[in-house]
Amino acid sequence: MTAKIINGKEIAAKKRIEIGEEVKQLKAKVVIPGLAVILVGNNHASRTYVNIKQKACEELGMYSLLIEMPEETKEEELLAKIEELNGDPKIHGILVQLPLPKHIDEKKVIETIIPAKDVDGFHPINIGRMMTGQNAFLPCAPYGIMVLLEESGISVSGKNAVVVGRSNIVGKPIGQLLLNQNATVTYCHSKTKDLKLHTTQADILIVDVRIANFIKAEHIKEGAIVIDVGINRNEAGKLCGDVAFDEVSEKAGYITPVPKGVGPMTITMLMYNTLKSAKESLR
Ligand SMILES: Nc1nc2c(c(=O)[nH]1)N[C@@H](CN(C=O)c1ccc(C(=O)N[C@@H](CCC(=O)O)C(=O)O)cc1)CN2
Repeated sequence: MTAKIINGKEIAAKKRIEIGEEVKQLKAKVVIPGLAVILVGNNHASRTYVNIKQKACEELGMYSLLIEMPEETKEEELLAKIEELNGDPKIHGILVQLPLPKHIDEKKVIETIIPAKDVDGFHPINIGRMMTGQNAFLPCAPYGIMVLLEESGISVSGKNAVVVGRSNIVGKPIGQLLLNQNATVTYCHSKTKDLKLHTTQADILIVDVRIANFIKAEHIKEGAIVIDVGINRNEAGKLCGDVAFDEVSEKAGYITPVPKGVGPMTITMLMYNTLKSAKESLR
């Protein structure tokens, strides 16, 4: 079997046209969706992602504000900036790019963003609402994965979904979103005793471990749907995922590539969440 490629870039482009149309309609009501992105320090990858976010805002006609703070920024300075943005009516979404420098408490930072502007969906209030199936901002990468599955005509209900990785921003929430749609979910992580025992049972396998080529053909079931969230560089410095794409795509039913898989959908769902926040500000 050769897997169908789930093209995240194409699906993201389709979704962005829909978002762009809604932005135009909102502008007719004199509301321009506004996103503030805070970048602390000099992480090279973070700067790339922030630039992609700004470009996406521009393309969709949204207002974007980039706040750059030096590596040595004090935690209270960052919290004060967030408080200021919480009260700024031009800003509908606030995002602090992660990871943060070690001396800053990530949890405190996330909890300082008001839930109504938490377009990353990381605030405990939004996570609690997601878990209980209420209206919430959903974390962008997991939300993007759910849209990729839906747009590929894949029904989740009743399927065995295995999540490898348990980060707060991808692993834990994607398991919850799959459960919300009636999948049977198993979480695997660094202490899982026999990884292959679990992954070979997966109808849907989600991988976010940040180790290049970690999942091989022997880890998957014939025809499985494989979603690769990892972003790594291989020995040649080329961007690659956590899944050994060439061998796994010979056995899987569907697979996402890296790049052009989950990444573009992460940005698209951020735009969607910012639009949602702007719409909700009219209520
Ligand atoms: N506050 C947040 N911080 C981080 C998040 C997040 O959702 N919110 N997620 C990741 C990084 N991330 C978004 O910030 C992100 C990573 C990758 C991509 C992407 O489009 N990747 C491209 C390749 C880009 C490249 O050339 O490197 C792809 O996969 O095609 C988008 C967003 C950690 N931090």
